[in-house]
Amino acid sequence: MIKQTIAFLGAGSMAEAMISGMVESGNIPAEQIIVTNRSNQERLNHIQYKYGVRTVLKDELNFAEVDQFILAMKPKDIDAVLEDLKNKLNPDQVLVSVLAGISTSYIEDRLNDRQEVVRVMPNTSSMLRESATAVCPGQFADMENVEVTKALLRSIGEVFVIEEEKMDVFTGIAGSGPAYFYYLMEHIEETGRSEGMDPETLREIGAQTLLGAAKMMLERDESPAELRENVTSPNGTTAAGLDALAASGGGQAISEAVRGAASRSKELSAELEGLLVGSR
Ligand SMILES: NC(=O)C1=CN([C@@H]2O[C@H](COP(=O)(O)OP(=O)(O)OC[C@H]3O[C@@H](n4cnc5c(N)ncnc54)[C@H](O)[C@@H]3O)[C@@H](O)[C@H]2O)C=CC1
Ligand SMILES: O=C(O)[C@@H]1CCC=N1
Repeated sequence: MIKQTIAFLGAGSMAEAMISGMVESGNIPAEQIIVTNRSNQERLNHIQYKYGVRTVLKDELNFAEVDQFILAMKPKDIDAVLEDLKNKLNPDQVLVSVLAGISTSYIEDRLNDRQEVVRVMPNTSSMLRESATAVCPGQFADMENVEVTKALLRSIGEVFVIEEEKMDVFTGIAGSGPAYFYYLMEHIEETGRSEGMDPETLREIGAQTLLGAAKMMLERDESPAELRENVTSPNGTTAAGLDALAASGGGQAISEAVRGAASRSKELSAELEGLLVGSR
């Protein structure tokens, strides 16, 4: 059971997914989770009602009782948040950032000396405790505190400790990844509907197919290529489907999606540093 108290700074969709998974896991009591945002009291009421956590507007947070802060605002808001936090933090408090593209050093540089920072990248499947979450400790992070962060994140799925230079591509694969699979499903459903299938059954059929394939990849020793070959009978239906996919640039499209997201992750810090002028 996790004994530390954590405070979410930001109560958007990512924060809610993490809160939902953490509360559901039973690994941390809901009363040890405090959720804040700038001004949207209605949103806080909703979160408090739904998950039983404590909520306060950010200016009413009692800093002294918090062990780990989870930064869960948009990257564009980070400077204002760090400026506000800088003189309120004590040296033992940990900042856990879920922000895409923002490096640990970016955060450390804007705080007082040697503040503990841990950069993480979960995804919205945290809601069902099925996230693939990356963890990367900053240079001043105390390993005992990092273990608590990891335990917290294990309550929302699988945890992977990675080097910071891999964070952008990890974000392209797993942070943004669920959206690619949803996009795939949108197209599968659209096609099924246009062929007269019942939309509700289609959702179940498509999702079960995805789930089955995911489980095969996790639980069997074969590589994805071998698993694909096992589905593909010579001159059969799968071969025809895969040919059509390749002819439409399917493989390349997936690779470009990952690269596009990773490169946007790289851009985000540069934008905040003022190194990129006028992009997006
Ligand atoms: N949505 C996703 O799938 C994922 C998002 N992330 C990261 O999570 C962060 C949040 O993303 P979303 O939840 O999608 O955004 P969102 O726009 O839904 O939520 C942002 C929240 O931050 C709050 N906020 C802004 N300034 C604040 C401040 N000074 N103090 C307290 N709260 C403040 C806003 O009121 C809002 O509740 C982003 O940095 C994103 O890169 C990371 C992994 C996945
Ligand atoms: O779209 C975004 O920027 C965030 C980060 C990863 C997933 N969603």
